[in-house]
Amino acid sequence: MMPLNCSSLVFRVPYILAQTRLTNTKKLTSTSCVGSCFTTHSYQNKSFHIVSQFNQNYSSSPVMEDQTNLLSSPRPENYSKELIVAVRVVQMACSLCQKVQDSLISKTNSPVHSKDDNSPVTVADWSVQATVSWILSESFGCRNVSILAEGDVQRLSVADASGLLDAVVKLVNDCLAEATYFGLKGPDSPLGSSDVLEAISRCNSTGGPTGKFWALDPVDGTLGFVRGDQYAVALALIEDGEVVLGVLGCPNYPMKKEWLSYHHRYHRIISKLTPPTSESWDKGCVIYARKGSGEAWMQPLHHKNKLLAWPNSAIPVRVSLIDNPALATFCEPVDKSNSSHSFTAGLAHSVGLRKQPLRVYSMVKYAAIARGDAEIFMKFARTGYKEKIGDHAAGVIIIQEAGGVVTDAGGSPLDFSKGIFLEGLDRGIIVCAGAKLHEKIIRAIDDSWNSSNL
Ligand SMILES: Nc1ncnc2c1ncn2[C@@H]1O[C@H](COP(=O)(O)O)[C@@H](OP(=O)(O)O)[C@H]1O
Repeated sequence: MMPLNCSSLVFRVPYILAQTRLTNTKKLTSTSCVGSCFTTHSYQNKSFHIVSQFNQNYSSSPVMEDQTNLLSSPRPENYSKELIVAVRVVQMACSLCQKVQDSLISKTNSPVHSKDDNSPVTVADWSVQATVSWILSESFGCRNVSILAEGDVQRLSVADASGLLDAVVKLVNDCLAEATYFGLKGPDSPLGSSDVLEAISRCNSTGGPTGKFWALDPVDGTLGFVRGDQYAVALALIEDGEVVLGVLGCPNYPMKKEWLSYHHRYHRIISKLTPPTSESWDKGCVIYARKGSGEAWMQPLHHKNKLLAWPNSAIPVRVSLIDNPALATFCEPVDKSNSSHSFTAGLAHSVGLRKQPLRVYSMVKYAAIARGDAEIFMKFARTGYKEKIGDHAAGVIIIQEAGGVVTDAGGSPLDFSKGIFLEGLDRGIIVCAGAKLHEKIIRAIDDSWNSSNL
């Protein structure tokens, strides 16, 4: 087995126990609330009671009033307005990304460019960043919105990028023109290129331990995106170093979990061969959670030309109850340069995981665990690679609120207070549906590290 390069792998049980206790308490929370009403929603042939609540504070917001007064959550909330706007704008971003991915696949001539680190990046990245930035700024006021995102405005501003900038401006305007379908208000007239560049350049937060900022990964899993496979739009709100809400848009997540293990092209072929109404091939969801709610929710991807009526048939999601390693499914990155497959194979063997790993691009892996479609996600990046907070924040809060556990390979919580990167991260990232599986994996990592030091 490949030894781990961790500097310290102390078994940190107290944090995990505290997380589990918190989760158990959350399950018992009452759902009654003054001024709320129950509505019944159906999704995939199941009925759910959703508490809708009237909120008086939206009049100054560009969110359309008739839609935004309805909340799906049972208590008077912190961040409820932020959550609703975030979910809606992620829905918009997913729609934009689908358009770009479809054109990538059908024409293979969509502009694909390189970031400084040579990973492919598309116009979708910049367009999502501009769209999210514009909507958040309009919703909460420019001065109140700080966004941390990767898109580098310099690359778009240079003269030889004018074709690219035109493509981004068009996509952003097309997307914002549909804002009303998503319950948001778009601009009165189309944005010019300077407006779009300004919206992108506003995403210059560097994070840190104090204050409130949004962490955006416009297209997480770029490789999956350009290959026509899984990717995610990830948006989280971080306040004083703590993730307080997270939204993950997963446009290609199949509704039937079995399809997650297939390359997305099979899904496309099959969906062409079977009636479009067939539920089996339905795909696309947005998953979200708010800190301390003890709940994570999933709504289907919204299809344009219809009004998104909140809560858009949202249903609660919960992590799997499976704690027997032999029955558990573990996910890992597809790309072995992003995570050591040989190391996870060794770990999987030593903890008794028997199923083939489920290799999926992007933060869709977090969504899979939150939905109960898999139990474990392990990522062991090469020494020297620094994980970025935007690549994990939304997934982490969703998993925690859905009842799961997320730590580094040493059992410590991920620290979102240190800026752009997850500093002090003890090598790997471990995400588990339950504390028992988590404990086994952390112990196996610890043993592996100890034996490699003998
Ligand atoms: N060398 C590396 N090691 C580990 N992770 C990496 C990496 N290079 C990029 N990544 C991260 O892994 C993400 C892709 O995850 P996955 O492999 O699970 O699909 C990338 O997201 P982006 O593609 O959005 O940059 C990036 O955040």
